[in-house]
Amino acid sequence: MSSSEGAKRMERDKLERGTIDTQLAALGTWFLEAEESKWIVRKYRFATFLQAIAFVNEVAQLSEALNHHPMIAIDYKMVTLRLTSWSAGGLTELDFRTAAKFDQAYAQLTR
Ligand SMILES: C[C@H](O)[C@H](O)[C@H]1CNC2=NC(N)=NC(=O)C2=N1
Repeated sequence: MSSSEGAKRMERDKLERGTIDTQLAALGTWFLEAEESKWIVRKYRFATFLQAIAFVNEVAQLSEALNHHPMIAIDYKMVTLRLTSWSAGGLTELDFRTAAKFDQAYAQLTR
């Protein structure tokens, strides 16, 4: 197995609660949805509805590129994203890498 295949497998391994808490602290923007440690969630606020929709389109592109897809709720000018790895039955490194990408996209669209 190549080292990149090895890294991919690890990235999709289910994380322990301690690692999840460390990753959440590193992001500083996402929260555990419930105590089961299965979903992380973030609400993004925008100045306009169309800005929110532009963000959702960017999230769609990033998700396809990463082959990792969030649950998306659009509530007028607020977008809620939820991430988990259903294949692993919990949260993985990939969820946190994806969350960081979404945060970057938000920072770019709102700066
Ligand atoms: C076959 C394909 O790789 C899987 O269905 C992918 C697609 N996108 C995904 N997205 C998320 N969030 N979790 C997954 O487990 C997942 N699995």
